[in-house]
Amino acid sequence: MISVEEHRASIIELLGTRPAVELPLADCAGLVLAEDVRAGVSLPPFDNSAMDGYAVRAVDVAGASEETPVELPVAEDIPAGRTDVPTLPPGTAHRIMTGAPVPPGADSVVVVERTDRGVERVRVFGTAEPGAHIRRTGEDVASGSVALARGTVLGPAQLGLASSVGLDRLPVHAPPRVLVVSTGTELVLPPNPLRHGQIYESNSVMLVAALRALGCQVESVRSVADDVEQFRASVEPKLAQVDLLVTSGGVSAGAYEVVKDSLADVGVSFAKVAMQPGGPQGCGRWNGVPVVTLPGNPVSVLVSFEAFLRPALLTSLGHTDVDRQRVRARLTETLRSPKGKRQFRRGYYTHEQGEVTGVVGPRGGPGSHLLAAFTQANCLIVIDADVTEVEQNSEVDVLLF
Ligand SMILES: Nc1nc2c(c(=O)[nH]1)N[C@H]1C(S)=C(S)[C@@H](COP(=O)(O)OP(=O)(O)OC[C@H]3O[C@@H](n4cnc5c(N)ncnc54)[C@H](O)[C@@H]3O)O[C@H]1N2
Ligand code: MOO
Repeated sequence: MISVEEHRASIIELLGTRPAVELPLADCAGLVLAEDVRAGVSLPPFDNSAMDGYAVRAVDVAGASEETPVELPVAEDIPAGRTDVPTLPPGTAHRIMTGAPVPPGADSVVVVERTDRGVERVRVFGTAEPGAHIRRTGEDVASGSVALARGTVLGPAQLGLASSVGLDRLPVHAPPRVLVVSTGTELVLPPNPLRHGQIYESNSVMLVAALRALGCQVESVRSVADDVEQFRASVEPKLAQVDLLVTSGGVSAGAYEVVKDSLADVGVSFAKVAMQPGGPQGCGRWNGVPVVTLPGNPVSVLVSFEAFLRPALLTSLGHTDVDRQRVRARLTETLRSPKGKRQFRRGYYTHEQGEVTGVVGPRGGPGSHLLAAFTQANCLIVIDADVTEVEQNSEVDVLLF
């Protein structure tokens, strides 16, 4: 029996770090920057107006007020997007819009609300501080500086900044192509009718969703019979096109363990991990491609994903924060756990405002077939291997989804 930490370390090592690849910005959301990127332009790229109004010299409106307005001829109109450079002659104003370039000679902008909005001539009802309402070149980002550092997780703000400094692609850790294979002669795909002894397939649906949420490109083979020849024939030809194979089922102790029987002699090792659910696990390489074999019970699949695949995939994608948030919470009822195994129970966590710790109650029993209870959970309750009972009202560790 190996520990959860040992198996997790093996999967992290197996998946390694994904190589860098340049992707269009639209495909980078949620991914991690693989290299520093520098700004090709300053932000703002030119001195521009922060307000709609009139570009002036502060000295030309000195002493202006409601009672003693200053009247200036309007020499030019500068909407946003004007690209020529009309200088402001002394004693004049240029009408200017937000985002338009401040003309050489002007040192401030008077907002339109402090004027009579004149087109030929304008009356100004207040003074202007030099620099007022001017956004300076480079005050956000200096040209040539590192705009986004390696390791940055690319969300909307980061992608917006990349485009603002003139980039249309970014170097990111390439999302892996993953093949998900569900094994089991009993599996039927909805909406086909079920016969007695058959069940509807669900593991691949869960794995595809969980993998896609991390940015992986996923394909699935949803139902392979418990037959070594069929398994090899339907999976091996696809290996050349993927970076990772994830299987479910066929790894425990029975007579028809198709994944174990197919892969044990090609470089995949199988072990029992000291956890419940998710005990029977395997990992290794098949034709050089990393393989992670998960047990077949649906709850075991999701708990194994949380314990092993999620942290390993996030690490491979360049994330440093790969763990779910862990908090302490008070248990609503006594829970029992098998000796020598870390138990992960599905739970519902709440935290009242003003309370020091939150409260957590189990959803469903420990059985790894109880998928409906999982749909009501927002966390996993963790009971360590050396603990066999946690009493009502005592504190436990909780991993928040
Ligand atoms: N004698 C022993 N029996 C079992 C052991 C053991 O240590 N000794 N371990 C048990 C544990 S723990 C688990 S978990 C399961 C894991 O078995 P397998 O990985 O071989 O999985 P299967 O037998 O193929 O399936 C288990 C269970 O899950 C259902 N299943 C499988 N695939 C799917 C799918 N794609 N969608 C929905 N449901 C699926 C399958 O019908 C079985 O009911 O072994 C225990 N036995
Ligand atoms: O992996 Mo099994 O869930 O422990 O029933």
